[in-house]
Amino acid sequence: MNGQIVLSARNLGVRYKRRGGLFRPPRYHQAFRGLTFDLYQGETLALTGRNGAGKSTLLKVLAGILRPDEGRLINHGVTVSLLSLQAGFDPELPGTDNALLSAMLLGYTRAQARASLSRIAAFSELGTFMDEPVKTYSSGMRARLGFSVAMFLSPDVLLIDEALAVGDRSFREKAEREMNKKIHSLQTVVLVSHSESQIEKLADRVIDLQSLGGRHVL
Ligand SMILES: Nc1ncnc2c1ncn2[C@@H]1O[C@H](COP(=O)(O)OP(=O)(O)OP(=O)(O)O)[C@@H](O)[C@H]1O
Repeated sequence: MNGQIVLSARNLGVRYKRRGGLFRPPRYHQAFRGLTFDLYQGETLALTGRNGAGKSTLLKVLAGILRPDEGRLINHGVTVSLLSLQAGFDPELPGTDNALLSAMLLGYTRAQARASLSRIAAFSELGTFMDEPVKTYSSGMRARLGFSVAMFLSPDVLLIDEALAVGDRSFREKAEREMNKKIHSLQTVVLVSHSESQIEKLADRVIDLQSLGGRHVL
C-alpha cells in the first residue's frame, strides 16, 4: 500500500424494488446504506457477511455496473474489472470475442487486446472452445474464461466474487497461485469470500457488511 486512494465510497446506499401485487404497491429492500470507505492502491480488501448481506451488490457498484440509489462512488482515474461467475459475457459470441470486448471495455487498443488474447487462451486451457459461443460452455468453463480474462487484463482494481470456489481441482490450484501473485503485487483487490482461512491469508483489511446494520462508516 502506498496511501494513494483509488476509489472512494461516500454514503453509498442501494435498494432493490420488490414486485408488488396487482393491488399492492411495490416494496423496497435496502441492501445497504450509508457505506463510507476509501480503497487504497495495492491493498487487498475482503468483504464478508452472511448470504444476502449485500457483498455482490457492493462489488457491482464498485465496478460501475450498478448505480447507487444514495451517495456516490468516486473513481480517482482507475480501471476496474469484476471477476464473477456470472461475468458479463455475451452468450452468442465465442470466447475470443468476449475476451477482446472485455479488453476494449477496459481501454485496451485492439492491438493490445489481441496481444493479451493468447495468454488468456493458454491460461484458460479452453483450447478450441475459445472459438465456440459461450452459451455452449459448462459453468466451470465460463468461470475459467472469466478468471483468465480478469487476471490477464490487469485492471488497476480487480474485484473478485467467490471466484476460487469453482472449476476443477487443478484449475482451482492454478488460479489460487495466480491470485496470490496478484495479491502480493501492487494489484488492488476487493475480494468477497466466505472462507475465513482465505481471508486471513489474503486480506489486509476486512469490511463486514452484516455487522454494520444501518449506517456504515469505515
Ligand atoms: N436483482 C435483485 N432484485 C431484488 N433484490 C435483490 C437483487 N439482487 C440482490 N437482491 C437482494 O439484495 C440483498 C443483497 O444481495 P447480494 O447478492 O448483494 O448479497 P451477498 O452478500 O452477495 O449474498 P451471498 O453471500 O449469498 O452471495 C439480498 O437480500 C438479495 O435478495
